[in-house]
Amino acid sequence: MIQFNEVGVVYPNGFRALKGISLEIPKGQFVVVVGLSGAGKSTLIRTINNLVVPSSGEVLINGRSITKAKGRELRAMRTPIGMIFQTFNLVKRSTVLRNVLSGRLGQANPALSLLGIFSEADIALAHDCLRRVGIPDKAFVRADALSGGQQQRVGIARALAQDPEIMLADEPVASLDPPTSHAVMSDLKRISREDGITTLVNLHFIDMARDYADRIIGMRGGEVVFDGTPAEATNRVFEEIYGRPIDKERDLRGAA
Ligand SMILES: Nc1ncnc2c1ncn2[C@@H]1O[C@H](COP(=O)(O)OP(=O)(O)OP(=O)(O)O)[C@@H](O)[C@H]1O
Repeated sequence: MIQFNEVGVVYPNGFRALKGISLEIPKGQFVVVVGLSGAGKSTLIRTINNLVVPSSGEVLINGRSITKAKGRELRAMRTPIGMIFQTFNLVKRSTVLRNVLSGRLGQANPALSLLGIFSEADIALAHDCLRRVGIPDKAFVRADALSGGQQQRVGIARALAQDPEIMLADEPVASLDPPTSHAVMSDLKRISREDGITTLVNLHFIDMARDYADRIIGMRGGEVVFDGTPAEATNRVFEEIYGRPIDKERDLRGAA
């Protein structure tokens, strides 16, 4: 369970990116956060692993404040939180397997992993993660030799190798074409379901939010302006979140 208690973020330039957000996200829920660019979606999900430190309020994970955690405790609380990025953030010249194994760094023996030595169990787990995202045959290929969709699958496998309780995905499909976007979202949803992983995904596209979310959170100007099911998120609701009419070209990514 993730709890946001009156979370506010003011960036050093004085910009108020989040204005007193309070939310409860139960274990295993697949949440899609929507809103225009600048609405505060990335800021919101980054407060969950304390990559962005709230200026007021706090985020609790299973009742413990990650906002107030420091040093070793903060590292331990981050270990079961996987993150997936728009631009994949892979080490391009490394193999796919090495990239996935980097997800084990939080749990592995620090001295050995610094030398690039992982246990048999970690290596077996990394192969299994690649199998689960449908690219078991790519383990020994260089990451930059893969297509965008395959690179994002490596990103998901790396997060999965952390054995996460929570996955945060910041615009995971923004760099992908529509069919690949749906394939990647399907993988993410299936894995979240199978493992009971609480997942928050920032998305720009309305149809994908409706297709995959258990719950949609709409943000505008650093505030939550909608919180409900996909069925409740009508076109009218989206127009309120976006502050403008829906534009098919910009806001829809085609049927699954
Ligand atoms: N480090 C920073 N310093 C100052 N302002 C920032 C910083 N990071 C983000 N912002 C501002 O905070 C607001 C919210 O940013 P955020 O990235 O959370 O929005 P977003 O909804 O995720 O948008 P996008 O879809 O473009 O990523 C934006 O107006 C942004 O310019």
